[in-house]
Amino acid sequence: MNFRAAGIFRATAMEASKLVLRRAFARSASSAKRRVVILGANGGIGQPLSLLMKLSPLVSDLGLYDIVGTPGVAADVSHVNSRAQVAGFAGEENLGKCLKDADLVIIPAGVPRKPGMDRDDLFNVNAGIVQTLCTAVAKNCPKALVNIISNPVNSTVPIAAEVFKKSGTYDPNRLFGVTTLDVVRARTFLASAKKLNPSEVDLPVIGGHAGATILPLFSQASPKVSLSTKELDALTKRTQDGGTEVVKAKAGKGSATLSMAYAGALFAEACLKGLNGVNNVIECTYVESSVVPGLSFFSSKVRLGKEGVDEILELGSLSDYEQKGLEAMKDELKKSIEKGRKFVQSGGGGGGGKKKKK
Ligand SMILES: NC(=O)C1=CN([C@@H]2O[C@H](COP(=O)(O)OP(=O)(O)OC[C@H]3O[C@@H](n4cnc5c(N)ncnc54)[C@H](O)[C@@H]3O)[C@@H](O)[C@H]2O)C=CC1
Ligand SMILES: O=C([O-])CC(=O)C(=O)O
Repeated sequence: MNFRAAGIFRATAMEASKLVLRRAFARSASSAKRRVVILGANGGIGQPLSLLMKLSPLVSDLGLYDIVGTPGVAADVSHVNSRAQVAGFAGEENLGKCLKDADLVIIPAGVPRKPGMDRDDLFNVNAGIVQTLCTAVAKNCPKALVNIISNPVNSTVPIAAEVFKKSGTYDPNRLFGVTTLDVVRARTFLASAKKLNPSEVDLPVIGGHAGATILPLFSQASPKVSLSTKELDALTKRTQDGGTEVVKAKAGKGSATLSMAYAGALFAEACLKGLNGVNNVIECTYVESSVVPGLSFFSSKVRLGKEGVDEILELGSLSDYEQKGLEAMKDELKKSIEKGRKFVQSGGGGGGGKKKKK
């Protein structure tokens, strides 16, 4: 063998051994034991989300909880021939059992909007539900990562934080508001406007999860796009009103469930990859944050790791249009955060939610 051939052989052997190591790591990361629990598993989001988590190779145990109907959902989903073992738990008396040993708890429990309502109109019912469920999380699996889907996310995440503080279990790195659907929508709408492949488009969406607090950063889109002011305005508004578009189309039968289950599963898998030690897992999510002074919770790009939030990334440069959008959301977001905090600090509601007939 000449020197050149020997060099190529050595380089190829090194690449091959790196590949073997990477594959072995990916295998061990996906074979890690991970218990995921869904609270509100019988709902419009809960049912398809249960199916998607059952399909995830990252999940070894799936606990499904709702006030009613979960044995049926669990029996149904459990027949899918994938790795996760499924168990259903119904009724408050079984909540603790369901939560035991959870690595990740996903909460889509609570009422959805009807046409004409804002997300904040859900506060009176959902605040108490989130408080009750997070109290049980603090008691039964205080180290679990918690993904809050229940609206209004801008307030329910601060509610969860206050509940955990009261129980002495609060770790800001383990609490997340799920804003992935805003990113999913922004990608889809941009791809459709610019005739791109939606699965190859990416951009951050920052702020919160209601109307003007949702701010897509099209200036940071990949691939780079050039948008007229008219296009930018239309895409921004469509992303901000994406939830309302679905609420109107469903005409009284609830809000986004299927796209939300997809987005919830994407985010849950990102959290599990982080827990399993996969490098450089980055998602936008609403967390306790200091990236924008005066807003103690904010959604922006976060690196996920073995303990939850590993690093909150800088916002990067914003266009003038986006800077104005950021200024415009501040008051509303601040009020929603305060509303959530005060709800728990002033004694909260303690509501467990009404039983729903299915
Ligand atoms: N973060 C986001 O991007 C999104 C959030 N949402 C929100 O997700 C929530 C759920 O929406 P859907 O699934 O469509 O509603 P749904 O009414 O179909 O389902 C909610 C489920 O929660 C259950 N539930 C009520 N109280 C409970 C309690 N104390 N413990 C356990 N389960 C309880 C109900 O029995 C029901 O099965 C709503 O608040 C909605 O606004 C919806 C779409 C997107
Ligand atoms: O709009 C709603 O009420 C549900 C939601 O959060 C969304 O679809 O983004």
